[in-house]
Amino acid sequence: MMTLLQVESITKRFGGVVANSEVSFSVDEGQIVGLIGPNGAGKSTMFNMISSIFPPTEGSILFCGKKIDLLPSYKVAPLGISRTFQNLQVFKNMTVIENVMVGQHMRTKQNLSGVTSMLLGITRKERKVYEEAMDILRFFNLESLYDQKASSLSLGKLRLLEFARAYATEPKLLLLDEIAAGLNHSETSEMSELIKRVRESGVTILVVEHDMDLVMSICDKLVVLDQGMKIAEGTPKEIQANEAVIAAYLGAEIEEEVV
Ligand SMILES: Nc1ncnc2c1ncn2[C@@H]1O[C@H](COP(=O)(O)OP(=O)(O)OP(=O)(O)O)[C@@H](O)[C@H]1O
Repeated sequence: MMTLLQVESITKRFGGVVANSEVSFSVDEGQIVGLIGPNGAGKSTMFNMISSIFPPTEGSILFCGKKIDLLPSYKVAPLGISRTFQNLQVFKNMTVIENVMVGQHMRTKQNLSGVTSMLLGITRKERKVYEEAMDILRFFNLESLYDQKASSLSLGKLRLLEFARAYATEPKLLLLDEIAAGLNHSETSEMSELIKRVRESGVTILVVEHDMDLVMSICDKLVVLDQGMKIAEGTPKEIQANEAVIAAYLGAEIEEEVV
């Protein structure tokens, strides 16, 4: 299987704080990989480096064999990496379908005044973009909300829209940052089904997630960080039985669930 993402001995320092220390792991094409660990373990920092928000202090990140860690993010996105944000980056004053069109625009370079005129159905090309956006909304079960302002959506629907917007860029690799945070049980199961369907559509997925039921049920492989270091890597089954992971993270998570 082809390696899509290769993280090689990445260290990130913020002044005296070592957020990541010599972390290495890889993601193969078609996999769902989970990056887990306690608060402050360095998960978001790793995501930010993979999406080129800032560069690592040391080490390399390769995507499809190409070194990307020193590229600006506007050059990384067109290579096929897209992400969602924990604090949601949807445009609240746009409608649901317009948000998806913004995602498509990143790929098609259809200009944004085009997005507005396309709503009026002006050209065939624009009509096609609109229909594709509707297909994406259907895929994410958001089609009935297509003309609603994003500001009127519940948190659960906003998380779906954030996911749909990132998917609309047609990435090879999709980074999902705590996509299930704040969701109830049924919304979390819907999210987990969607993540699997997105993988089936040919997208490789890397998730940062605290919901262990979700992570254990969807991931092929887990990479565990603690205090900036990788302390384990393996299948969900291997990780659940790993003493170091239980001591650093899973033990505390289980206690939290019991309380
Ligand atoms: N911009 C920054 N400047 C200084 N320190 C930072 C910065 N970003 C992160 N850190 C520090 O790096 C460490 C790792 O943080 P990071 O946010 O990557 O952890 P995390 O695993 O994502 O945590 P959480 O689960 O709480 O989101 C922490 O000690 C954090 O305080």
